[in-house]
Amino acid sequence: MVTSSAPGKVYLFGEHAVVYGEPAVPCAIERRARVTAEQRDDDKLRVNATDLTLDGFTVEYDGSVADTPDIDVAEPLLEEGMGYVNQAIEQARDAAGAQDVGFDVTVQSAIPLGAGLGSSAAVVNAAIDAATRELGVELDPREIADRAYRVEYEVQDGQASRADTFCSAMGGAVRVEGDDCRQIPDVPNLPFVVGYDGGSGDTGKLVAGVRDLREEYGFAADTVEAIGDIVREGEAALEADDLDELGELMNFNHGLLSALGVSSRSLDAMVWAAREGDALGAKLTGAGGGGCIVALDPTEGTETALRYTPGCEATFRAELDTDGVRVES
Ligand SMILES: Nc1ncnc2c1ncn2[C@@H]1O[C@H](COP(=O)(O)OP(=O)(O)O)[C@@H](O)[C@H]1O
Ligand SMILES: C[C@@](O)(CCOP(=O)(O)O)CC(=O)O
Repeated sequence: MVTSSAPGKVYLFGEHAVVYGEPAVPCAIERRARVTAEQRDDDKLRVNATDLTLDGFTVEYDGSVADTPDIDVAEPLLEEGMGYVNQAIEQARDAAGAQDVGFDVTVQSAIPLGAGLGSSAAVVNAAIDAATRELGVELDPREIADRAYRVEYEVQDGQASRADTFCSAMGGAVRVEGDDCRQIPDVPNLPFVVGYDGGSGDTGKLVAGVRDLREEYGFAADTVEAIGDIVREGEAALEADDLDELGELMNFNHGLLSALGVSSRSLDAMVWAAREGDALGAKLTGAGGGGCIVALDPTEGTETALRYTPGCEATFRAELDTDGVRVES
């Protein structure tokens, strides 16, 4: 039996635009998904994912994919929910050259689902690592990231960048531009504060919405390119340890994401509360539509402001996690 974990992330800059080849800078945070894999003596897969919620259902999925699972949820919803774990196990089987092995898999995660903190990438990375180690194979984190990307690509119908999976596999702050993925060395202490509205967004739909806008309007395509410019400026600010400028650029990035239609009333409310709480800057993180914002604030101001914001369900400080995917036991 092996347990591995991998971190979630916030986007300092560049979500959505990264899907179209612009650079992005996601940062791993100290909130992890833990996956335990134990080889079975048959070829079945049993997944216990008690945190999994699907459109309002709380699902304890504890059945073989080959049989009818022991829950009252429509098959497509279940497929959608379990797709990441099933495909991660497929990748582990492929990496170990062991197509017929079965597993008991348990998923536990401190990362809210579908909220822009990269829960799926963390679950997939940890699952690939745990299942391959259980089979006696130790993969390089870059290979885990690559296999996890293939899973995201598949499950999200070809609409995925390498940003989430690479960041979660490697840890720290990273830069992703197309297939070019790098760790950013010597990042300053980034005082991240997260606000969570308790909801989630549909990544596939939101990405498709931006794609449609980009195809319809030249100025939407320009907006995506402008996000790329913000990221490039942001990288220079990061190198210069200039937190004030990072904050200003985060504000700008949020405005452009909002223009692309991926913000929401509650995300905007939290962004404004953070700014009024004296954050250096604030923006939505991830796909948007609902879920989380990230602010930069070394003081208590943002957390206090968010605690009094209707629509903000939780707020917490998020430390940069320099560890990526790792074995726990
Ligand atoms: N704790 C978990 N257990 C099982 N599956 C999970 C868990 N957390 C996330 N997932 C999978 O990841 C999906 C959410 O990923 P995604 O839509 O990419 O959002 P995000 O990456 O922003 O959290 C869930 O619908 C589920 O399939
Ligand atoms: C919108 C996007 O740029 C980020 C999605 O992040 P998340 O799954 O919401 O954490 C999509 C992608 O990069 O694959």
